[in-house]
Amino acid sequence: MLTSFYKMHGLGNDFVILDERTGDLPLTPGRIAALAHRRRGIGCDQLVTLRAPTADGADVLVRFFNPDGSEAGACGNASRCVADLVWRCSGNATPVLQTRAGVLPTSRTSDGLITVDMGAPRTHWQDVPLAMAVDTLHLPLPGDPAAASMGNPHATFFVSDFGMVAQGHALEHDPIFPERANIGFARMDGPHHMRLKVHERGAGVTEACGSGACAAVVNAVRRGLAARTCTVELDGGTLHIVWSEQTGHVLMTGSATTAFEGTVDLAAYPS
Ligand SMILES: N[C@H](CCC[C@H](N)C(=O)O)C(=O)O
Repeated sequence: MLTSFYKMHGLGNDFVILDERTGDLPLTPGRIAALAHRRRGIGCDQLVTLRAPTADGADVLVRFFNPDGSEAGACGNASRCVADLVWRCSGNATPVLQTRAGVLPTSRTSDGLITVDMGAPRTHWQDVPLAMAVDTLHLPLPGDPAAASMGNPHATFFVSDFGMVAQGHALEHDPIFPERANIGFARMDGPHHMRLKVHERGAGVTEACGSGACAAVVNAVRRGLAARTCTVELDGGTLHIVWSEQTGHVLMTGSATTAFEGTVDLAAYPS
């Protein structure tokens, strides 16, 4: 049986999107890993599934899976892609996404970019989560990172160069992060401009990480390093982040691009 999929990306952070609204697909962590494999599968940084929503006011339920088969509570770049896909398929320019991180409103700008209301960051140590009660603004690790949750765990190191990126895998697995963590390396180029690279949990270094950009700006604002409106330059392009003083929510704006559509025989992949 062939299953249709969309291949999309946000700034080079790429996704296989599968629609389960017309029926459950036989997805397992092993099959997700096989589909995500760059040589043996379709290849992606995250596999995304769409289902009928269960929350009031939501248009679609979205789940995000890493190439190691683990599930992520949030994914900013994929959220923009899903918003774009729903708009193209239904004409709804403001779809509301139900995710494990909450119910996220989206909208389109006049120049075709997409804004996702990523919700309020959480900065209590138990919410990141961290293994022990520490100040999330200064984790007891070399390099003095800060931590925050955007529905998934992030640590941000403020750096002057990117030599530390190679330590991303070891940091992801540091015992201070009981659910592992996405590790960001941010260089501030003034209060309104940040250069960011992210080692993603379960995926490795990606060209862009939307939730990582949100968390990095939140942590930079908390450190007094950034303004609440900040442009984040990632390897794959630019995101505009606003941490609203009024609502406490983080608004992320950027592009969403369809690479191709295809069909795949899921049963041909090991489960
Ligand atoms: N690429 C995503 C984040 C995926 C996060 C995932 N690696 C996790 O385990 O939390 C983004 O644009 O926000």
